Amino acid sequence: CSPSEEPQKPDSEAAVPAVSDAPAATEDKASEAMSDQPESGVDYHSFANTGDFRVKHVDLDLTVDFDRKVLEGEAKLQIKRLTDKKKPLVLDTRGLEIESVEAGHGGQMQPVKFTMGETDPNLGTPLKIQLPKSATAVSIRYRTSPDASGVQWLEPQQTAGGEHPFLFTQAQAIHARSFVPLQDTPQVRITYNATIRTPKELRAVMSADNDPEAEMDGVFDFSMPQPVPSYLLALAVGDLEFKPMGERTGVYAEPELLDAAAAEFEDTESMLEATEEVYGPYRWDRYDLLILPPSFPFGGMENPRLSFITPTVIAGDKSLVALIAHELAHSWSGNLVTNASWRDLWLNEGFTTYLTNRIMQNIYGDERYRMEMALGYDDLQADLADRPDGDEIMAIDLRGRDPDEVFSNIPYEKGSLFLYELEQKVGRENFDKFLLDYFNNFAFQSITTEDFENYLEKTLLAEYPDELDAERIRQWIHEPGIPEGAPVPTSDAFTKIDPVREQWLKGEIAAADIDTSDWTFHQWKYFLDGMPEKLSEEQLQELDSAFNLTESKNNEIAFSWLMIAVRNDYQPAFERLENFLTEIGRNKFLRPLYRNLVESGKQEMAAQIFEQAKAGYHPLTVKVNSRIIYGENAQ
Ligand SMILES: CC/C=C\C/C=C\C[C@@H](O)/C=C/C=C/C=C\[C@@H](O)CCCC(=O)O
Ligand SMILES: [Zn+2]
Repeated sequence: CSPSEEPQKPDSEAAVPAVSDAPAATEDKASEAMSDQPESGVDYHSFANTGDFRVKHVDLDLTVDFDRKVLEGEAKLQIKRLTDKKKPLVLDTRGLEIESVEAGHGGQMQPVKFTMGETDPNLGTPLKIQLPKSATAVSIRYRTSPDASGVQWLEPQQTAGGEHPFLFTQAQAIHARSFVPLQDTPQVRITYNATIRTPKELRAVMSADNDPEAEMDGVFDFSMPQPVPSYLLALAVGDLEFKPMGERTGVYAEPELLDAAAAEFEDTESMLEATEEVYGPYRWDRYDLLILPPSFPFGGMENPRLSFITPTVIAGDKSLVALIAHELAHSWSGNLVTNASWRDLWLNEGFTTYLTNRIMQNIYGDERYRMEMALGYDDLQADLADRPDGDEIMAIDLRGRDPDEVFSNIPYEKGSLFLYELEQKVGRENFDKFLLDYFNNFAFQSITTEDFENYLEKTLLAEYPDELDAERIRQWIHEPGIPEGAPVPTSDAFTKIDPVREQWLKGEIAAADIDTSDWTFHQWKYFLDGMPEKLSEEQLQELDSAFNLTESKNNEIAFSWLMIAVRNDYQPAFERLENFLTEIGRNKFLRPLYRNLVESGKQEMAAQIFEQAKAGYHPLTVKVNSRIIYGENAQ
């Protein structure tokens, strides 16, 4: 039913979790004929019957076997039965080999029957466990598959040190089920403890209470006392050392990267303090960073207490540290107040992108703030030009789709622009007060788009009836595109770049004569991204020899330049292109580059580089890029 026909939804201000007790998505739901609209509060990307059972706590005991590329051991789930119905407990799995299942209470565990349901290509395989009525715990012995979708096993040569293997997980959106059998839906929050057994020379870290002083004896114990959704379960194992950056902040990295990372991200503690001042206390104790090898498929992942970070943002000049502000901001928007299903992702990412900009302004000033916002706006425009109407809707219909394939800037930048418009209309101070109350009101809950809309109606809309318009807000959230008259972020630092680019394009000034001495990274990016589709070979050579773009050490600049090089067939940059695509696995770069190669008639070259590089890519990177290169039927 449509959002306005939601009689069963809980009052947003009630102290109960703001999600329905309906199943996250039963097998029937996942395959049922589609009605017009997805049902609010239903997670179509989980088999778990969360209306019958809730997992409350998980104890993991896992051995990390680098030779076989498997995690092997036991997951013990503490469960709460919600109904008297004689139903099996249904958990999400993907590629797991289940050895045995026991159930019971108070330590008295007995073997129980279990079956694996039919495998869905997007969702994995439901694990159905027959539970005695008295059972309060279920213990599953299992092992992961070497090609688990949420785990990447790296060879030593893929690391900075080149001597030790490395492992990391990436659970968002629906990959936790590929390394732990559980209710893999953001509607369910769990606390967890874990014992992780590793080769003795390696350190394990998790989205939990990491101890830099832990003995290096191959056994690491963790506890995560704050309840988190399954997509925030995270583990990494490698040759890792720790360096503090502030009282509550520090960085874990391979020794080769540790000092550079700590210097690049030294403002993290100030960011943390600045965010607390406006949006309320940081509720996760410590905030540390983990620097991953370059195959990590995202810029960062907001794993609580320990954000996972790509090394591609260590630029040497703090030009790319907005990523840290972003992951930190998730400690409020996303990790504290969580989207109830992947349809509601904009609640996580739109709020986080808005907060990121505010943190950047606070730490680095107005000009940086405006430039970051204007670049974000350009990303949004590019995605709006590129997507079908349905995918421009913030509360997107994802039924029957793989979330990884739909991922875009829309929930990030459109969500953020929407909040920026609200801020402009009600005033910054009032909007900050609204956000502070919102975070407190929904802390440690998972909410739907409709919960947010109801809350807005009772708060900001009621307080500012003359400034805000309910129909316009509905349009922002449920319609494609951007409502007419929406703010357009601009920056004076960019406005002065336009005439320079224009003069150069007209041949009125040589590239070597452009005074770039005070240009920031953002201005360089704006200069390059604003180039026309087609440039001549002479123009490309002139730019390259004046600014040495093919050799740029800044990965964002290199990316912008390589996009120009690909679409203009500028061959002197192709060796760098090949190296870039082979060494880096960040999809923000890889997807547009591979798409650009295919669209510029270089499918063969794309396939050749991809085939050579893919052994080093993350499973998610392989999946989304092989579709780009080989089309929908790619294996
Ligand atoms: C509209 C799409 C709806 C649902 C998709 C949900 C998750 C997509 C899945 O692929 C996981 C995404 C994880 C993202 C993690 C961090 C991002 O903020 C990184 C952004 C890109 C980058 O900077 O590299
Ligand atoms: Zn994010």
